[in-house]
Amino acid sequence: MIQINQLSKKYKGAEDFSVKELTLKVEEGQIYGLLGPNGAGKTTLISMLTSLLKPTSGSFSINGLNFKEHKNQLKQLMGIVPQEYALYPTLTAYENLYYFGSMYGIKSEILKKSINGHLDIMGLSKFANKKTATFSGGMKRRVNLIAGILHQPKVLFLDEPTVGVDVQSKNVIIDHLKLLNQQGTTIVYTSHHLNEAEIFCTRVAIIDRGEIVIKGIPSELIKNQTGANSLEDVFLAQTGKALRDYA
Ligand SMILES: Nc1ncnc2c1ncn2[C@@H]1O[C@H](COP(=O)(O)OP(=O)(O)OP(=O)(O)O)[C@@H](O)[C@H]1O
Repeated sequence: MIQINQLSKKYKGAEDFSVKELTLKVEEGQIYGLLGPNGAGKTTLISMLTSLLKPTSGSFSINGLNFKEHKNQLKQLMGIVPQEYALYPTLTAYENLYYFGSMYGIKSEILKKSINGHLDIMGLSKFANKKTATFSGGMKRRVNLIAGILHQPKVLFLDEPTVGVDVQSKNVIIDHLKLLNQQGTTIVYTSHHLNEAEIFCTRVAIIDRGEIVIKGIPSELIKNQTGANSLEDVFLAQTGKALRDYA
């Protein structure tokens, strides 16, 4: 279970908080979607939960492990799939994955099996020995995902795992995430694809200006929002239609 208590982040020199006293509980086994307009604070929140960014205040724990006292144990427990590709373009897909897997201390034989298994499920076996620089966006996203799950994390954080990919790649990614979830991985992911989140997520939280404006089971949020037929209707009703440009 993930327990987030009053978590806040104010970047150095910024006027406002990017995440403001956010409290949220994610139960084990859930697929939790963090949704929100550009600049809502989704990446900032995920970056704090994955120890990439230091909170200004507040706390969180994962499976009872406090973020300050159990950093190393938390690293073993969680998988991270960042928005930016974490791949080395001059290495092949296999070499990239072997490198990431080794960082988690996975034994060579187990790691080789795991890499080949994931490459197969993701339709990438025949490209295993090609440099990732030559890969399409969808292929890079799939390798990026495998890099974050080789150590079979109990909790997986993904920042827009299906951004900029075609429908085919998106389906393969979502199906693989569903399989991982069935095998016991709790998933927390951010997305701008509200149709995808409506079907994929067991729970969602809509975040705006660093705060949760509404959270719950997608079908119930739709039912309870007057005139809404989809999660997108709920999203627009809760966050408004104004553009959220920032620079
Ligand atoms: N390194 C940084 N320094 C200062 N401000 C930042 C930094 N990173 C993000 N911000 C600000 O924090 C706020 C939240 O940004 P964040 O990237 O977390 O939002 P987001 O919901 O992930 O947006 P998007 O959907 O566009 O990815 C924005 O106002 C952004 O300008």
